Amino acid sequence: MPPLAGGPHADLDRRDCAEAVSETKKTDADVTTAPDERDILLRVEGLQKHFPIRKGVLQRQVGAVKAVDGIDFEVRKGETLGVVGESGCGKSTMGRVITRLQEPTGGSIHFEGQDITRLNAAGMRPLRRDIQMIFQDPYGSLNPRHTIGGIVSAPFRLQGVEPEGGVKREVQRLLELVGLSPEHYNRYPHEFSGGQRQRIGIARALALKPKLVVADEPVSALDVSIQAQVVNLMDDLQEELGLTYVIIAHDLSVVRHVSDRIAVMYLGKIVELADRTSLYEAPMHPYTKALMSAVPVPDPKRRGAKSERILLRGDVPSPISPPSGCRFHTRCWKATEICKTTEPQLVELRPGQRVACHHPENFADQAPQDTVLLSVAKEAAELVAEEVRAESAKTSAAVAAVAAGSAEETGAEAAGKTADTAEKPEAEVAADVEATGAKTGPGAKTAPAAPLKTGEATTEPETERQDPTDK
Ligand SMILES: Nc1ncnc2c1ncn2[C@@H]1O[C@H](COP(=O)(O)OP(=O)(O)OP(=O)(O)O)[C@@H](O)[C@H]1O
Repeated sequence: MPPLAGGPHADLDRRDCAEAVSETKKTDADVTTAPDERDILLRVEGLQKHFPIRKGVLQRQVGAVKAVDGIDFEVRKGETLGVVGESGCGKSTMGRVITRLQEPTGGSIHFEGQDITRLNAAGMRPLRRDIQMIFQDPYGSLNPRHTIGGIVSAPFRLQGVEPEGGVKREVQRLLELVGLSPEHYNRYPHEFSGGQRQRIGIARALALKPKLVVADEPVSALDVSIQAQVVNLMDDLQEELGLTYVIIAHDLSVVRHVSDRIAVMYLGKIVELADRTSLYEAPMHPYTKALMSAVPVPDPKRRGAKSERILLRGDVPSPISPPSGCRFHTRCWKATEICKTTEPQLVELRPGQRVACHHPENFADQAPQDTVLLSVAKEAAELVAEEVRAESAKTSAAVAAVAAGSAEETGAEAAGKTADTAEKPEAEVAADVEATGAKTGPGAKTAPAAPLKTGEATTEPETERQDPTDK
């Protein structure tokens, strides 16, 4: 680990550091009780991002990709909000819209109480200092023709900021802060490994001392052993600088250890939003349960034990014409008629735990009168054996070690061991946040494999529900 306390960066101009540090370590009580309005950094209400689909010579709009389709949440000062969901469910779009790299098509975004939903580029300019984004691809997001010094100093140039002591000194201090050598200033991205490049991306994001950092899959492109180091770095920097994070990931293996609260997205909607402990101990949405079952808990005592993993059948439906009612009903093993006809609202069923489900897990049925399972429910999921879970065990174990504070940063990766490979990324993703839509399409992550056997997957008895085909 880089020496975060003291050292050459100790004079870093820490924004309300003492206050912020105390904010960063949230207790369960902090995250389950309703926050004071002054503790809210970002508030999103009814947020929508629909991409129009146009056809013909006249380019008439014939439909829309409803990437984000009406979501509400708030981000509290100093917290880490994890956002998870399968590929294509709208996480990245949500991230780009809340940082205003893309225009929302509906709803509102308030940052520190200020409505920023419709601010134009000039209006957003001062806020670019406060809201930064870290991108998934450490290869594509750094301009291969620019030196590290040029890349990390770009935000200063764009904002017309002259740091005390000069740009070069500040950039070198930032490099040290993220565990790189100040001597890397004149080197090029291709000389660095993936983990080091992500550190460079983090240094760039932190240059203007932002309040909110939105990290879109910050470690998923990295080797498992490096993922833990980068997660650890982000965690340390949060404490050091009083940052607030929104961390986007396609599964729970990373965010489970670093988030105070977690929002689970499915097809443009938030289906569950809860503090980490509640989500892990008693997930309420069947989709959350399926996502969680895909992340093994490394425990030698349980080796050989049979535990359930829910594999959802089929892909996420198209966001162009999402299923009626509850969007998850076509893949849910608990779906009944009401799920098909009526959209469940995101409501707080337990303090700090909001869920949008008619038949939640670990809680009273919200539509007990509706007992007949849809035929699709019978084949919605299947249980698989423990061994299948091994594939993601490495990631989870590595990150868990970090969370437990036992991960030893070797420093080898951080201290400047440059990569041998000299391949250059083709993409020239903008090196600054002003370049909108840095990631223009969905990433190529794999969705959790789908499929399973009904009933067995659920923990609560399904006795009162009948399958119509059994009649
Ligand atoms: N610029 C765009 N134009 C049209 N459709 C888009 C655009 N960007 C994203 N989409 C669509 O919006 C939906 C959500 O994409 P998004 O990238 O936000 O999902 P995601 O959950 O982040 O997935 P991934 O993890 O694969 O990036 C997808 O169906 C995607 O194809």
